[in-house]
Amino acid sequence: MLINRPRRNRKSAAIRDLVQETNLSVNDFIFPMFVMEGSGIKSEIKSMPNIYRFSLDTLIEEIKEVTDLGIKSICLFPNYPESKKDKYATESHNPNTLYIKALSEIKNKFPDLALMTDIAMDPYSSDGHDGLVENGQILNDETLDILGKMALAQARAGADILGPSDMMDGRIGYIRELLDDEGFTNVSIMSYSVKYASAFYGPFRDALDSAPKFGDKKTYQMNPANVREALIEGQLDAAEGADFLMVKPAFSYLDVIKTMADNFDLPIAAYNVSGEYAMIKAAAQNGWLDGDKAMLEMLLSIKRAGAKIILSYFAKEYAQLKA
Ligand SMILES: NCC(=O)CCC(=O)O
Ligand SMILES: [Mg+2]
Repeated sequence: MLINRPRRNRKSAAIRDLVQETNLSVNDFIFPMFVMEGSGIKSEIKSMPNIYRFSLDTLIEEIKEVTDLGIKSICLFPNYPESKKDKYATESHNPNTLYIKALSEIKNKFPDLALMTDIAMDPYSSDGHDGLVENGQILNDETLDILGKMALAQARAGADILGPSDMMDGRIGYIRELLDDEGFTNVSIMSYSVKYASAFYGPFRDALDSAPKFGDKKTYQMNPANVREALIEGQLDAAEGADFLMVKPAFSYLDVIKTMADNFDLPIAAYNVSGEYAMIKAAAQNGWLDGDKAMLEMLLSIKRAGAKIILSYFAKEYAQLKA
């Protein structure tokens, strides 16, 4: 005789809802958005259907729309023309540059929004790398100086959360000290602590025109084969003052998210990257998957694995679905 019948807890929608262990909410999301120069522009990224690069004027309208849907956090990335890029990513800390102006205008117009930034050289680097390049090598400590200037420019513009995404060693401590010295003790840092050298960033590099001009990022981003190394990165960033630890990408790294959530008390964020978005979109456009259902399942699995926060290009569609 069968005493235990787990199916009893699945027998109706009401009971399934009662026993559901993981729930998504619009509060879990940070929506990544792209800004570019110009005006009146809303330009779709080919490999990311329904995701756009906006000029600042149209971006402000879009932020109004997403905040009206209940999204409370966004992360901004810039697309710069090749003519603005150089070896030292000089444009990244120019106080009059598009990105810094965009941050301060967004913060002025949406004071309650949690505004997250990106700190890395690649959108502004003529080498397309996240660090300063000398003789084909990515220099670590020399890069920190440039990241520090970016961090201060972004903090002055009113950013709430800085997002160092470059994987240079020691950057969290370096940036934290600079911020504190300048009185920005309240500005948070979400460290891209555990960022893998992944093929799933392809569409993002299209969005920014930021693919590396030579080689790959394997001397700074992590080897997809490794998980113990994630703990080392997490310990260093926690000790250096990070407020959040991020794992990136998310979907092929659910075990890494789980390991981080089990080992750290800081909130764990996961970046559901462009390639993960593009896979579902492409399959759905072909009629091979139900796009909404696949999206919800992917997002839920990231949360179930232990992510408290999800950076996702699906955030707006999720909010629309739940509205
Ligand atoms: N620093 C941010 C990213 O590299 C995002 C990658 C992606 O969405 O593929
Ligand atoms: Mg590190």
